[in-house]
This record gives sequence, structure tokens and C-alpha cells, in this order.
Amino acid sequence: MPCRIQILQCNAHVGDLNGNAGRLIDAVAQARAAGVDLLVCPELVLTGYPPEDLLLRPDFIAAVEATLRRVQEGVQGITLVLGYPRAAVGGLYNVAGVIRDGALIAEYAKQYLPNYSVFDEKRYFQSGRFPCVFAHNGLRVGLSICEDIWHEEPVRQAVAAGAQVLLSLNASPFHVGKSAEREALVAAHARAHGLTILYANLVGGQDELVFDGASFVVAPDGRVVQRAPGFIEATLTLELDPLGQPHPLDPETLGALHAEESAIYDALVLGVRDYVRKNGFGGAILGLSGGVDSALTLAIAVDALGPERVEVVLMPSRYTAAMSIEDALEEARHLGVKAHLIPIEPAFQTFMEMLAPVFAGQPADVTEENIQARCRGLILMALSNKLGKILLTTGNKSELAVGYATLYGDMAGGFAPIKDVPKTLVYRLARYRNAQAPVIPERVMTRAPSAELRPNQTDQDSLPPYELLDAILNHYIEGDEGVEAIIARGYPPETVRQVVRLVDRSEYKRRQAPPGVRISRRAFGRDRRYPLTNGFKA
Ligand SMILES: Nc1ncnc2c1ncn2[C@@H]1O[C@H](COP(=O)(O)OP(=O)(O)OC[C@H]2O[C@@H]([n+]3cccc(C(=O)O)c3)[C@H](O)[C@@H]2O)[C@@H](O)[C@H]1O
Ligand SMILES: Nc1ncnc2c1ncn2[C@@H]1O[C@H](COP(=O)(O)OP(=O)(O)OP(=O)(O)O)[C@@H](O)[C@H]1O
Ligand SMILES: NC(=O)CC[C@H](N)C(=O)O
Repeated sequence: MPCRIQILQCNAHVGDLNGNAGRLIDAVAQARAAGVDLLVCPELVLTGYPPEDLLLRPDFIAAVEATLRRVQEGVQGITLVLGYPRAAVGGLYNVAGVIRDGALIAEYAKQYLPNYSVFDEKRYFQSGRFPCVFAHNGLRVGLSICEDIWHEEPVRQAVAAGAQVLLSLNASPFHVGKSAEREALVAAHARAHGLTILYANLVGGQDELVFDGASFVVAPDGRVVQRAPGFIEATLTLELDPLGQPHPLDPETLGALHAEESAIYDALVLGVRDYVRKNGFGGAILGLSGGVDSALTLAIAVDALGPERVEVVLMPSRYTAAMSIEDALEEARHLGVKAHLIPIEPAFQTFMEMLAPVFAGQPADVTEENIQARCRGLILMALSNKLGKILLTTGNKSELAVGYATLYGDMAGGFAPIKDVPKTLVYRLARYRNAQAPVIPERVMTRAPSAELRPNQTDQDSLPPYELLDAILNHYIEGDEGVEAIIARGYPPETVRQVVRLVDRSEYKRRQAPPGVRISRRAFGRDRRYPLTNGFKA
């Protein structure tokens, strides 16, 4: 008997068990109406991923069990494979359950628990030890959960247990180049074992992570025969013959993988949209300076939320160039957002007068620069409170790396969309966005970046050129290379030492920075945990 399988690439909301269950029950009904007999969902779809320390709470685990029973009752005339946590002998397991006509007929416990990078599954789960293969319409179907497929053994075990088809349930977050990596990996398993593999991935933003979806099906010869779009909910439906081979499809209908800039841009948009939506904000605000960082952040916010839900604030000071205001107004007009003009001069003057008795006799320094940034932070947070819109911080990864930002000033905010985007990539993304439809004036991208906190200031007064800075940061942060190793690559020794010194001494700022979307292999946040108090000199 042929088998009609569907992958459900869905956006689960961490902790919203009822909402997730409701959406699953609807999807089951739709799949059944479309003649599907087996529906495959992502890893931990019932709880969302990662549920983190919710998993340590007995009341949460009890609620998961009750919700699972509710889903079970809704599964009639179809088989559903879904992921959830299961308390059993020995502790908690990350499992894939097979439900048919209201009954739980099989359960597989994840064997390889990722405990590196952003993952810490060993904090919560015990490892499973056995394969699980179930019969479906005469086919033998094996199960695998995310990290399992990055290893040989679980696939080999499933094949040894007779699997002709492998269902891989995933919560695999995005980073640059990840989808090509996954496809190559899964294709190699398929070829090695002559197995059809269905890779079902979660989609959506969860705090710092973005799950890109991009689910796919690989035939036993290693060809990708179906591919879901990235960054949106989708389904993939396919017919398998009695040997588990997918029915041939027209290769012309196979969508392409995202190009790098478009994948990153879409990840940022989805990360912002889901953070704002899932946390119940009415929209977002940000300070628009006329510089490229806030311009790109605005474009992302508008693409994520729509222009009617985004407002910007122009807050010129005595150092703000006229062209900064012109460019900011032009961006706001292009993107159709409401713009407020609130000069900070009166607040700055007042603070200087209030502080004058204590500051008497001291030269002006970075303190005065920071007061300007903090005047802006205060205004933006006041508007966030009053309007119920989250404040988006506009700092990029290069600045955050070297601490080129003011605590409680331009670092104030609830979410930082481009905090994992180095400055050189900010420019590439701005050009990518303008190529879709021009929204950022050309001169914003060609003028020298400046914080405009003192006369004629440019970023390059304090920092190496961004091309050089980003290259060194990439070796130090993403490559974990030491100072000597980076110098040996041919970079100027003094600059390498300066950059590393700046990175090391600004850990305290990063620890206080808002969360933001992870797009690289090594983002600041849970992906790079350094001690604040640190005597090691690289
Ligand atoms: N280890 C530690 N643990 C905890 N707190 C620590 C600390 N070391 C200093 N601190 C605290 O942090 C303070 C210093 O940090 P902070 O007040 O932020 O100020 P700071 O880092 O001294 O100055 C901000 C820098 O960012 C630049 N900036 C500002 C705004 C925008 C931009 C831009 O272009 O985007 C650039 C600005 O030109 C300046 O170079 C210290 O006074 C102290 O209170
Ligand atoms: N005149 C201003 N009006 C509104 N917001 C401002 C203004 N100046 C700074 N900001 C806010 O503070 C952030 C940091 O700005 P700053 O100009 O110091 O650095 P930047 O990293 O070069 O950012 P950008 O490229 O957006 O200018 C800006 O992105 C913006 O959100
Ligand atoms: N949830 C997981 O097991 C994720 C780990 C896996 N290596 C991935 O990112 O694809």
C-alpha cells in the first residue's frame, strides 16, 4: 500500500502548550482531509524549543502529559509523529511519539544530547539507548531526533532494526550556511544506507535563536527531492512506494536554498517578528540617527511588523549633522513610519547644570558623550513605556565586541536585532535590502560612520577600519584563536592586541546587553560565556 506522508514545518511557541496543541490538532485535521496518512512534526513541538528550565518544573511536565493526552484524542484516521519531553524511569527524555487512532503506539528517546554551543540538553535529559522502528502501511519507519542524525550510530541502529524510511525530527537553529550543511549530512546517510530520510525542522524565533525550517526529503540515492521554503510555516507532502522510495517529482519544482544575504536578512526579520509577537508587544520603536545601523534596524522592523506598528525618534544634539536628520527623515518617509523629532539639547543642558558642582574643574571627556547617549535612552524608554512598543537597540556585533556603546544609553532596549551582525555585514545587508526596493539613502552607506557625540567625530578615531576590525574579531571570537595565532596570519600586531584588549575588557557590557538574533556560529550570549572577572591575558 503506498504511503502519503506530510512534514509539518510549524512555528511552536515555547511554553504555550495549549496553543501548540490546538495548532497541531488543526494540522492533523487538515492533513487527514488532504489524504495524508502519516504526519511528521519537529522535535519538542509540543513545548517549543528550547524550553530551558521549564523542564525542571514538575507542574510543567504534568501539563505536558495532560496536553499530550488531549492531542492523542484528536488523532483519528491518521498517524502522528511528534516530539515532547517524557518523564520515565531514570529521569526526563526528549522523545518522539507515534500516535495512531488515539493510541500511543511507539516512543523513541533521543540518544545524542547536544551540550555545546547554544545547546545544554544534558542539563535536562537522559540519553535514550535503543532504536525505534514502527510499521506503517507495510513500511518499516525509523525515528531519529535532531542531534542523532549528526552521528553514525543512531542511523545505523535504525537500519539494522529494519528501517526503510527514517523520520528525523529537528529543532535545528539557523546560522550562516547551516541548511547546506544539513542537506549534505543527511544525503550522506541516505546514500550510505539506501534510505529515504524526511528531515522535519521547526520554524520561528525563540529569544536569540531562529529556526529556519527548510525541511527536506532525501531519496536513497542522496538526491534532495523536496525542500520546504525557509523562515515560514509550510508543509511538504510526498508519496512513498511500498519499498519506501519517494515518487519521482519534477526537479524544476524544487526550490533553491537561500543565498547568504537573503537568508540572514530573513532570519533577522523572523527573529524580530516572533520576539515582538510572542511577547505581546503592540509594535516597536527605535532611535533613528541617520547612520546605517539604525537604518538597517528600521528596515528589518518594518519588514517584520509592518510600518503601522513601528515608530522612530530623531533626537539631534549640537553635534548632529544636518544630513543625518535629512537622511533619517527620508528613511522614515520611504518606509512609511511615524517619526518624532525630540532634540536632546534641553535635557543635556539640564544634566550638565545639575552635574556642574561635582564636575567643576574636570575636563570634558567620554562622560559628556555618554550623557547624550543616555538622554536618548531615557527618552526612548519613556516612549516604550507610554506606547507599549518594545525599544529596539541598534548596536552591531563589531561595536558590542569592543564595547563601543554606552551602557544604559544606546544599549538601552528590549531586543537587539543586529547584535550578531558585524559592521561590514551591516553594509552588505543594507545594500541587499535596497536592491529589493531602495529605502536607505546612498550617502548613509558611503559616509564615514560616526557616533556624533563630539565635533567631527568618526568611529575610526577610536577603532581600526571596520574591514580590519571584523577580520580580527572573526578569528578571535568565531575562531577562538589567540593573539599570536592571529598575528601570525599577518595582521598588524598592535591592532590585534588592541582589539583583543577591548573585547576582553567589555564582557561586562555584553552581559548587560539585550538579547538579539543569532545568525553566526558564535554569537554573544549563551554561545560565548566568558567570566566577567577574568585575569587571563590573551
Ligand atoms: N568590569 C566592569 N564591571 C562592571 N561595570 C564596569 C566594569 N568596568 C567598567 N564598568 C562600568 O562601566 C562604565 C563604563 O561604561 P560606559 O558608561 O558605557 O562608558 P565607556 O565604555 O567608558 O564609553 C562608551 C564608549 O562607547 C562609544 N560610543 C558610545 C555611544 C555610541 C557609540 C556608537 O558609535 O554606536 C559609541 C563612546 O564614544 C565611548 O568610547 C564605568 O564607568 C563603570 O561604571
Ligand atoms: N541623533 C540621533 N537621533 C536618534 N537616535 C540617535 C541619534 N544619535 C544616536 N541615536 C541612537 O543611538 C544609536 C547609536 O548611535 P551612534 O550614531 O552613536 O552609533 P552608530 O553605531 O554609528 O549607529 P548608526 O549607524 O545608527 O548611527 C543609533 O543607532 C540610534 O538608535
Ligand atoms: N536540537 C538539536 O539536537 C540541535 C543540534 C543539531 N546539531 C543542530 O543544530 O542541528
